Amino acid sequence: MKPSIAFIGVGNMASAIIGGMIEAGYPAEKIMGTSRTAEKREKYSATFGIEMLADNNAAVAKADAVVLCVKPAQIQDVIEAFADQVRPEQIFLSVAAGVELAAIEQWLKQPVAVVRSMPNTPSQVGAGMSGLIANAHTSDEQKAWVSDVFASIGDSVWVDDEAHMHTVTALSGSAPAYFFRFLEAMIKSGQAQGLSEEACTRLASYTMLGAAKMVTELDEPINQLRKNITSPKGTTEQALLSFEASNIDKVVDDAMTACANRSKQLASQFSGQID
Ligand SMILES: NC(=O)C1=CN([C@@H]2O[C@H](COP(=O)(O)OP(=O)(O)OC[C@H]3O[C@@H](n4cnc5c(N)ncnc54)[C@H](OP(=O)(O)O)[C@@H]3O)[C@@H](O)[C@H]2O)C=CC1
Ligand SMILES: O=C(O)[C@@H]1CCC=N1
Repeated sequence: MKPSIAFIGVGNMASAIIGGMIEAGYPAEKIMGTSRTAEKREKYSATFGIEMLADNNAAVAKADAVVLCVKPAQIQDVIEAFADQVRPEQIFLSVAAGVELAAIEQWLKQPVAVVRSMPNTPSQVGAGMSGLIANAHTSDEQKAWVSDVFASIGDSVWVDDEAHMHTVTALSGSAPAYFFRFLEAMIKSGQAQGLSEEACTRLASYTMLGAAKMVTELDEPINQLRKNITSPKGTTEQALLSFEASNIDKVVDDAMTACANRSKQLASQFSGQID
């Protein structure tokens, strides 16, 4: 039997995961969500056919698994408000960026399974990628169940050192935004060359999808895939030379380092609260 799941704080990330799970066939009657705003409860209840509640405690009481989807700044208050009713067999999953397992365990006040995840919004279309790490109270069976949930919205990678979650955030959690930004720049340039926005969007976005599929489905190194397109003295070479002149490795490394550093800052902010 499928466990019942309560999503505490249904917004962008929770609705991406819920949408993916329902699309993959997870029964809507096994999913609950919470929000403090009546319009949002009506909206998500209508969109997904799930029960939406205003009361986090009521949702936690009815759930086998609780997915914490509020903003990092809100998560401590939210957990502490229901901690007294936590049952030992429940499992808690957090998606909050930068909030460490130790902090969540401390706020829950008892030994219970906790998994920290870093999902991303392509979960909404079944193409999510999530980094996962479990605490010592999480059984192999519970980890397998979590892997199954994340398989319904894409794929996942377990890490065994929590410090790696900062890198996961830079590589996949935040990364859809980099690709959107890159597409925005390509579309703008295509329009400047005279094509319609619609044509530019289709040409560039399907190309991004196709390139990603080649990397994930063909057993060829990425640099070889790149070389296969780059005819000597041809067109691609000129574009790549232009990237190199802008020091593309540094541009990307600076962005990823800034992302991971912000994740570290958030983590120290929250671990500061549990001294
Ligand atoms: N967006 C992304 O790409 C990713 C986000 N994350 C993480 O996901 C989490 C959520 O982010 P995101 O979905 O973007 O944020 P949103 O603001 O879209 O969603 C959070 C939701 O929580 C609800 N909420 C706030 N306080 C409470 C409360 N006390 N009880 C019940 N519901 C509450 C809010 O609704 P209301 O105010 O109506 O209650 C809101 O809709 C964050 O921790 C973020 O770090 C992780 C990976 C990727
Ligand atoms: O920007 C953020 O803080 C969240 C975490 C990863 C993606 N969005």
